[in-house]
Amino acid sequence: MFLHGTSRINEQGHLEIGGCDTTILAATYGTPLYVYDEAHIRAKCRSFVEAFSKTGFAFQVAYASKAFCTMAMCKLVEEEGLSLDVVSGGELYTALQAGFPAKRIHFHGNNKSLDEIKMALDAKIGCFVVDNFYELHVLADLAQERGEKVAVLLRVTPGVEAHTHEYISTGQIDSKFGFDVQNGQALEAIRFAFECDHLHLLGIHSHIGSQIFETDGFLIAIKRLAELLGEAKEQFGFLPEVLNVGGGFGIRYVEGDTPQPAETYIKAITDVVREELSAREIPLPELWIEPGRSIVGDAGTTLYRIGSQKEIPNVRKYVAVDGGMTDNLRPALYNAQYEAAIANKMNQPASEVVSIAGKCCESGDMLIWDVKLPPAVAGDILAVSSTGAYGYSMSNNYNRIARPAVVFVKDGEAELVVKRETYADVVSHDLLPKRAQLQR
Ligand SMILES: Cc1ncc(COP(=O)(O)O)c(C=O)c1O
Ligand SMILES: N[C@@H](CCCC[NH3+])C(=O)O
Repeated sequence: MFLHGTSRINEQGHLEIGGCDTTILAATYGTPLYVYDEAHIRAKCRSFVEAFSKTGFAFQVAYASKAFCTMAMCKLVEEEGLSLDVVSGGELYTALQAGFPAKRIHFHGNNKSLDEIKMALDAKIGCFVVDNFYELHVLADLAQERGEKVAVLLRVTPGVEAHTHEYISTGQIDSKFGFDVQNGQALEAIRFAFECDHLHLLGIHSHIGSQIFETDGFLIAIKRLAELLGEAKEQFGFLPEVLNVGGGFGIRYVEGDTPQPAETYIKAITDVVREELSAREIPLPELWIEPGRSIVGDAGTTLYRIGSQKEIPNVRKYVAVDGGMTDNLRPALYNAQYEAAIANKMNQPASEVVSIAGKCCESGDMLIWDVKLPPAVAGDILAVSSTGAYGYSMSNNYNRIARPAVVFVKDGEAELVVKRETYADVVSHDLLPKRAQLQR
């Protein structure tokens, strides 16, 4: 298993993260347990800010909270001076409860409800990233009713196929997101928003997909955005204050994944923005990005306790853990690959090839197929790395399994930031039908 951030093997031969022995974390907080390397998250936030600072651009780095949204994470992001991308009333509520400054919140979503829009207006968030004509009209009407001028970005679909899993690719023409550039909808939306007295059109946004390694997808998208902005300038004199090129920067899950440092992505992006907009005599706008996975992904490790094993001679050995698709849906959903190690046997040779099964009543509940590990026994702690993004945030209660706890670790100290769910939590929203109660 690749050791990210502050992870290391300690003198006992155990996996240590943030100065904490993971076997002690597992014993103290139980398993499964999401462990976040706080120093590593902060370093990732800073890497984007520092990369931008060298470019001369005015910028905002907005953490895409969908990757991992808890109050503690919002607080950390606030301390690092980033902005925040939210995509639902629940994420917005979490941020506000954490005291995140509303002015630095950007609200995404392809089907924001009226209640969510009103909640965001009441909170006076920084801007709405408007996804479609329906939302544009709802927002314009509400702004008029309230006598307000609401700041918006328009999410446009540049028609770029990012090299990633089709379920996490979003910039292609056949996408549920955004105003299409090629069929003229994006230009029409810009015209409407620019001319609307109750909307303040800041600029445009595009997000081409997630877990992207190459810079070329971003560059093609930016060229299309520049063409669109060129047309908007020519046709009705619109000049953007903001250009948001989204997130999607990849991370290393397994050997062979080749993410670039933040600086490489940011330099490539800023170079092409400068070139394309200057060619059209469009003054350089503030440049915004929205990284999620690349801020938290490889800072998270999930600890599981190994239980049963099943060996099918000449076929496969299954090693089962006390979690699975309820705490990490990505292998089942995207065939996502992960690396693992036995946290209490880090110095023992990885002499067996086994497959890691979850505990759900579902054959597809497999976390890793064919991973090399030292021989495992019940009670060993399995550590799966790079689970920090879209693990906890996509966790669920399938089979009525309670969600794990989350701890932040730093300088030898652990801080519980999300409590483990109890069975009482799992049934806390259930109501017994009244008829059944009467029959007692
Ligand atoms: C609009 C938008 N912004 C930002 C992100 C964050 O992406 P990532 O976590 O890959 O950086 C996503 C998710 O793909 C998204 O849909
Ligand atoms: N949830 C996805 C990415 C979706 C990103 C949001 N648009 C993943 O785990 O990779």
